[in-house]
Amino acid sequence: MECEGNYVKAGRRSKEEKKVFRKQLRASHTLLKHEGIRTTRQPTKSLVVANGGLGNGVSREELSAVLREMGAMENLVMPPHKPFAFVTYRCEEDATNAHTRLNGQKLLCAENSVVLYLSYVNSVTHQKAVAETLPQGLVLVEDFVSPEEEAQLLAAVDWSSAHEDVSGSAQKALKHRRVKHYGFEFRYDNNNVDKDKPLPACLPGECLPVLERCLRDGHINIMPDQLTINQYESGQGIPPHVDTHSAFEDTILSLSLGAKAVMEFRHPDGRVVAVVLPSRSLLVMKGESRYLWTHGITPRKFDLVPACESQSAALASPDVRTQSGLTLSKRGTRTSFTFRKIRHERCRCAFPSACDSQRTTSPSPASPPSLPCCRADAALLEEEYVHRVYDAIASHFSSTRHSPWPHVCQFLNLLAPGSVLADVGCGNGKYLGVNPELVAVGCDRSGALVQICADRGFHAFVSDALSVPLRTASCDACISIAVIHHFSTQERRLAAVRELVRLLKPGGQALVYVWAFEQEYNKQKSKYLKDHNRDSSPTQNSSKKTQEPHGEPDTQRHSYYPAEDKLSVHTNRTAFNSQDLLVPWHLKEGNKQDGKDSSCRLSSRTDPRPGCDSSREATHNPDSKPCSDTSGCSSAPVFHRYYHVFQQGELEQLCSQVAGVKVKSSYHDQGNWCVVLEKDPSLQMI
Ligand SMILES: O=C(O)CCC(=O)C(=O)O
Ligand SMILES: [Fe+2]
Ligand SMILES: [Zn+2]
Repeated sequence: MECEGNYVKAGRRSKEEKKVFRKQLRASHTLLKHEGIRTTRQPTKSLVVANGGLGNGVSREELSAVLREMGAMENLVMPPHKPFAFVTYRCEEDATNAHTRLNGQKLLCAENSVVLYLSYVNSVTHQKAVAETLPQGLVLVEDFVSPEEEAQLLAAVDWSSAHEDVSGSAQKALKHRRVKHYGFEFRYDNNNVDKDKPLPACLPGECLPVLERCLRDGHINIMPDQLTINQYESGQGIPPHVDTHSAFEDTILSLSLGAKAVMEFRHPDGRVVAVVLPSRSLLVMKGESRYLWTHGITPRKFDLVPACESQSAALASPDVRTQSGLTLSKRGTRTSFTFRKIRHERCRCAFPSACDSQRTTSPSPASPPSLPCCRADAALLEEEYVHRVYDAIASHFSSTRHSPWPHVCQFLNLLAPGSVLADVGCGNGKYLGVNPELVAVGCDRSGALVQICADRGFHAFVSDALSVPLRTASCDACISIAVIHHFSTQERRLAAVRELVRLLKPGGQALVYVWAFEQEYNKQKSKYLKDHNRDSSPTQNSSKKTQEPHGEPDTQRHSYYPAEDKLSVHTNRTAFNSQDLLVPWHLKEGNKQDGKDSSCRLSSRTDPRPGCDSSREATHNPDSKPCSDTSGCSSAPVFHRYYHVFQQGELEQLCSQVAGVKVKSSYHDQGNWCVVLEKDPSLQMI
């Protein structure tokens, strides 16, 4: 292999060339199918660079460095989150040069290494320039403090002392950042402040000049009396939340110091606006942006930001914009000073749907359902306690499901390029893009989740897992991740496996994950259980107590005890004591699917779903723990999902009842039982 710049040249054998050509063709097909991008064999000035996108972890600098070597570039468009980019050269010769020399070449970059496939295009069709505005009431003032003031403010924070330190402030190490409070402690257990228990430490004197400037400039008209300092290392963040209305007055100020980060604002109607917060800038949240939109910082090491730093709009939202100008920006350590004024009376804002002071419905759990006694009953139970719940929590659920599980990725990445994959119960589609060389299609019972997949550019449709409208033997592989445990009878679980097998071609494989009754396996507690311990014991790597649950004290967790034949409501992050149960999901404020739909569903219902026990979030997801930490969510409605958790051997036993398939392997993965099935290769396709 011969190295040139930071890409590596593959051999030039004609067999190799043929392979590259085949792969390039496949990439063109995928671009047409998934993105509507039509490529042409006829040389033009513009090329689409498959695998060279921000979505592949390729930065603008890395890609443009190699493209620039091929000729004079006119434009480079890198649509956010997409696995491709467009380059336009000044002349066709340069484009041809790039095509000849870069096609099939490996690009080594900091985050990834990818093989580029280039094809000519007649026009750069992904140029979406959607004008976008900041949420109403949000103001960003750049360069609000000088570099000297920044240094002074940062030096004023003493992180060395834990808990309530000598200066009388309160400090905590949370899962994704560390925090310090002055004036009043913000309590992450009840998402409020003890208004009659001020901290000995009031705001550090270094803040005064800054706050006086805020008063002078009219950003606030009363001095804040509470300060929360958050420090985020690269890769850390804060979950989306609305600062509790009843805790703080209208205006919230947040000063960004040290490094920039992107803060995402989400409206309940699904709009997302990402705002770049440069260091030394002041963010002012008032009105709608303070009361209705959630704000949060996604934990990651790179942000998508406008390539041109001076871009004043500071917007870097996913559905944006200034088409050509986004790039990846490495996160540094960001320290934010959030100044707030404690509220002493109930909130009377104009956003009752998000207001804990104005919440009129206090949902109380009624009688939980029983296990189904017949088929019709089972379908009804699932409709009520699975389908409707996922529809109602879809956007919040999706926001907690970002990291694909490594073993599932491994399965997907081992499939041959061009394999047809069906993800039955695909949720938000987090597996559909894992291996871009597959032809992946997903289906889910929840229309809201399928919509999220579609918004992400994936192929997905609404379907019940018991009857998937795909042809028999049409798939090389199927996955069913965390789906079959939602069927409430053995007969229906069996039917779900049968349906997966039906879709497989002879020799095709299916990967099935279900939640395990055994959350402790080989003396190892699953992450789901471990996370519970984290709440009540010191963390492994710190002497400080980690306490950032979004919930009430333990005493309130068991809100009711079911009668004998009733399904029990599981206490999150504890061992299971029954195989059939209801698992609470705490919907975060500001994450309702659709204000109209879910709120009327909540208020008109008399069933137990809107029980409000505010206990810890439930998930069997080994890598993400939703609702674990909010700094301001007001108490939110609780939905209950039905689960049948599988005992060891039960999944294999279930699969062995299906003809024409064998269990190739089975394993336990972070509190889940998993099998790989293989359809008998000798079966005829008809
Ligand atoms: O880091 C920030 O700017 C925001 C912090 C925040 O939202 C909070 O502590 O409530
Ligand atoms: Fe906040
Ligand atoms: Zn309010």
